[in-house]
Amino acid sequence: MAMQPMPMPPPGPGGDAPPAPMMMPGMAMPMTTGMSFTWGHRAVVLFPRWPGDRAGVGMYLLCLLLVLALAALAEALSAASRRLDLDLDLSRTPFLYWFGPQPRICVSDYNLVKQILSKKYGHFVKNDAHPAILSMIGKGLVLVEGADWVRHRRVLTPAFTMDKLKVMTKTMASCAECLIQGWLDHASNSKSIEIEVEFSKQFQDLTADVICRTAFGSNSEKGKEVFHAQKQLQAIAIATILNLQLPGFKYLPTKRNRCKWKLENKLRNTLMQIIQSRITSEGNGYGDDLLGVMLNACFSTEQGEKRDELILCVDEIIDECKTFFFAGHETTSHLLTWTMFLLSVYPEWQDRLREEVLRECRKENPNADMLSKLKEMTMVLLETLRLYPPVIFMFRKPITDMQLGRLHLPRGTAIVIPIPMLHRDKEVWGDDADEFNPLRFANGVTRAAKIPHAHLGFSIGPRPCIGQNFAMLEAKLVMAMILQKFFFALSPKYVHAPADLITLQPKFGLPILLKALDA
Ligand code: HEM
Repeated sequence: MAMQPMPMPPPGPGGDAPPAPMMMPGMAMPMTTGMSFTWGHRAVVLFPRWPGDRAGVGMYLLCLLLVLALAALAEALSAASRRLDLDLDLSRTPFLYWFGPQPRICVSDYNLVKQILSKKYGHFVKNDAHPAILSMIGKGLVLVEGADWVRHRRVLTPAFTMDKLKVMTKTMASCAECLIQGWLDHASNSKSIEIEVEFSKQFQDLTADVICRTAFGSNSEKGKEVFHAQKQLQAIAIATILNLQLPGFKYLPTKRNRCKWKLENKLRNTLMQIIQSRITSEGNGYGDDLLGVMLNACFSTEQGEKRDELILCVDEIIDECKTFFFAGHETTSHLLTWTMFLLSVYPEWQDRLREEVLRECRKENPNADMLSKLKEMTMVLLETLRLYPPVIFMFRKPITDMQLGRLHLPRGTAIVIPIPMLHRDKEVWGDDADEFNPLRFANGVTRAAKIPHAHLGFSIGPRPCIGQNFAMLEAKLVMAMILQKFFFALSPKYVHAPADLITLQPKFGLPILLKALDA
């Protein structure tokens, strides 16, 4: 038996080849050859000239037997490995992989993850950030450690009390109103009853505007400059994250390094201008938003007050600004994007939420009290965070040699916690772990899975996300305002390609068809 290429069709009359089909981008290449099976003993199997046509039928049969024996062996080995897999439950066993030049241990067992993240085993700290990520988000609260972390967290926490968040709701609503009005105008000028909007980008702009105005009281022009510089630094980080970091290479004036230095300067100068204008602005104190809270912590000590534990120097404030500009909008925008996606795919849930919103908020701009009554909305957002968590990985390393389960980890081993894998663990979340079922959160987030605190979207332990209430409030508000005004569905142009671009994003955006409710 031998596999032979199908003969090519003969050339057309006059020796012309048949016309090539027209190719469009994205079309598969047309097949010009095919495979067919034919019997015959003049064949080559495995090695050149074996069995060969002079060796006779005996060699040919031996060759066939060998092929059959190899196939049986391959089947037996693969069945054995499958059984081994089940017996040892290898799906949760930590494994080592290489991320570019760096070895990493991936840990997806909930028991081990809880040990890593909990205070009791406080021997795990954040892994060293890649220099490109560091220049984008700064060494702020996300990356500082030990006594510095305690000091930063104490200074920043008062900026996120529920009372402050309630006041911010109004600002968030006015940012969302501008965007929604734009879509309404577009819809009323359009001939069709539906308009198409690419939501991923629009949500990034919206959440950037919100963090600018609520946390930094900044005009959106300066804010845009910050985001623009951070976006470009993010692109550099994505392009270089797998590269070997040769010592001294970052000081070479390569094209990319020069571009990075320019962006770093731009980012720092713009943030300095925002800070400077707050310092020189009229009024009592520096305000009570995030920037005001940081500036009070910076300058009150200069006036001789004994608040050593609450000091931030100017460089630390700049780093925190980088952190909060980035963390404060990037993640929330993807939560909104994936929620729009899931509500488009599950219109029955879109209808349920619209009913809830119209019942609790009617057609008014929702306030914080109304938002606190949107139970089903909370369930949908939590389920979205479970299936499409914007923060995909958490990184840690042990500060000393450590035993983790059956694993001995040398000091400094890079550990990766893959949140999406854990969130789809069927033993913990049930057989429907891969499905969209917001009802699993009907009795609250801690009772949604077979073990408490299985939802890692905002992390757990002593270092959870400081902005989680801010993010949930913003997401609820924006979704409520959209549901009050529009029906929506996925555009046929949508391509499902969730991508790890530091955060989890739809690689080709989210085109959505919008139809005004009262059209
Ligand atoms: C849907 C939106 C968000 C998600 C999914 C999210 C997720 C997370 C996660 C998983 C962590 C833990 C990271 C780790 O330990 O390695 C974290 C930490 C953090 N997040 Fe968020 N976040 C969101 C929104 C926000 C917002 C709106 C802000 C700021 C306004 C923010 C600021 C921070 C900060 C500063 C930390 C570090 C906290 C610490 O270590 O003390 N995040 N976030």
